[in-house]
Amino acid sequence: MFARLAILLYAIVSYAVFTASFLYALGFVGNYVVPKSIDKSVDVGAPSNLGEAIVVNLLLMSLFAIQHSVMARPAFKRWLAQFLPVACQRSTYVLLSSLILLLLFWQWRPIPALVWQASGITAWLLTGVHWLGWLIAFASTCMIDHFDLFGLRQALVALRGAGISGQSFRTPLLYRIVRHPLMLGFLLAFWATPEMTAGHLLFAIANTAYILVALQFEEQDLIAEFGATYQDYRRRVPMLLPRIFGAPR
Ligand SMILES: C[S@@+](CC[C@H](N)C(=O)[O-])C[C@H]1O[C@@H](n2cnc3c(N)ncnc32)[C@H](O)[C@@H]1O
Repeated sequence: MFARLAILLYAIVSYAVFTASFLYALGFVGNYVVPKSIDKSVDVGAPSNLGEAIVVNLLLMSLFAIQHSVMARPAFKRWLAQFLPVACQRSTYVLLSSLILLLLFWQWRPIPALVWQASGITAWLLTGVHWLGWLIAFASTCMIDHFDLFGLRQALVALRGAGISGQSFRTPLLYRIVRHPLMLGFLLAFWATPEMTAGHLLFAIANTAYILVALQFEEQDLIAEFGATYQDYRRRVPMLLPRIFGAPR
């Protein structure tokens, strides 16, 4: 019983760190409230040079991408299960991802050169799409299973002494329009900004590339797990762009 309570406590702490990193991400990407954001540095020393800024930022994003994708693979999870109870695997994944994100926010080097600046109604529209993106991302986690995605369900199931079942395949609401609404939400939040700097553009391009690659791996795993059901879903529902935008990918 003590071990199960410890797992639950660990899951709650991981979820709290995730919540902090997600809330900070809102401020970081949109340049709201937080002391250090994508375009705003708190450094008092000399600003880093362009080459250093690009290298450091790419390294930070690569660290997140590698951890996030390697730890999500079934083979890695099987290997990890030798050392870590299945009930706290997802929380560990969430905790590490969140800590790396916080590291990224802390060590990010702004590159302030302006790429575009919108004003008036265009600026309002872009800000609206930006917030719509975050809303879609959060709502999507609730549509497939928010507490499963962030490791709390597994810890609660373990507390009851029950076995942890695998994820179930779901296609509610937004998942009938595109196969990856959570990622679509992130893309909208990253790209829609009234003021695009070179640093923000680097962030948006690198994360878009990562999302496109990561989704290939995720879909391979989903096909391996759900077989014909997922293949059929893939044929019927576009990947990221709703059909009104054209070809079903
Ligand atoms: C961070 S979520 C992203 C989900 C999806 N790629 C999206 O953008 O909305 C990744 C987890 O969701 C799971 N997943 C993806 N599509 C799913 C679906 N339709 N039903 C249930 N789980 C799904 C994946 O197996 C993976 O464990």
